[in-house]
Amino acid sequence: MTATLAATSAATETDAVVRMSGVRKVFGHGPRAVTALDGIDLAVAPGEFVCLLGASGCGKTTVLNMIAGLDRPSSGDIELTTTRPAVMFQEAALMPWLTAARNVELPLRLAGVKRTERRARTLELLDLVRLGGAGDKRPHELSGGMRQRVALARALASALQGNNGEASSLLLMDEPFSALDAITRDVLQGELLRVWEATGTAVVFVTHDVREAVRLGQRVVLLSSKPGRVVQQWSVADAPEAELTEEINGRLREVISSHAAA
Ligand SMILES: Nc1ncnc2c1ncn2[C@@H]1O[C@H](COP(=O)(O)OP(=O)(O)OP(=O)(O)O)[C@@H](O)[C@H]1O
Repeated sequence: MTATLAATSAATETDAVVRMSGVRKVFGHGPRAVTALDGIDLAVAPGEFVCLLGASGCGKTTVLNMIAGLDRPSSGDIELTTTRPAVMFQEAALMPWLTAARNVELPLRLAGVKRTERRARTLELLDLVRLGGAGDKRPHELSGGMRQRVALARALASALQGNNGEASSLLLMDEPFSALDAITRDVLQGELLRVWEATGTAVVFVTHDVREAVRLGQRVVLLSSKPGRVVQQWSVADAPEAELTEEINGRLREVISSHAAA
């Protein structure tokens, strides 16, 4: 028997970096309105790694966009106690005319960090993502995996900015490895765990891949579709990976088929 958490949240009472309470999101108006999310309660603890899992269209990106402040809930509350969260997407979205180092440096420049400090910070971050020797390369000279490493370093530059690298930061990741080949994805998953441990940042990671969720997350949160709701959560540490993957896969299949039958 694996460890299932209550359907609300594992970090409800404590000092969450983000807390969503009764969040509802409706797109559009009248007969064409789509209720994407309904009654989402979710809290993420400082330094916690949470994977949001669900079928295509269940509202994972909508949750992330609202935490990032890119969109607003129709009702309910979202409280953040972090510096501004950084977002990393499926595509690296680097500035093609800037070198890797200048891409990483950009959020620091926009935040008004002094030149010497931002150069030093950029070198540290490029080393952290194992791109120490590639800072002067432009995005088209890098592989897909290397571009995502640059995007990770840039997101960390943004997330860790203003808190001296302490735990009150939040990184939001929207299927960042899904466009990569299986081997590169596997390597980058391992790298992300190393970087997460080294920085202590909290992570909310969106995926539709159960295996990826179980490998990366301390907690896996399963969303239903139309409307998106938290249907179940699992604590990963307490269960053997293979058993948990099978259990979550089964539950995901149930959720998808109940949606298809509705
Ligand atoms: N701007 C928008 N206008 C209208 N409907 C939207 C908008 N954004 C999202 N939706 C709808 O809200 C629902 C949730 O979308 P969302 O992109 O958050 O899902 P998702 O789980 O991230 O999907 P995927 O895994 O395919 O990326 C879907 O039904 C989608 O069509």
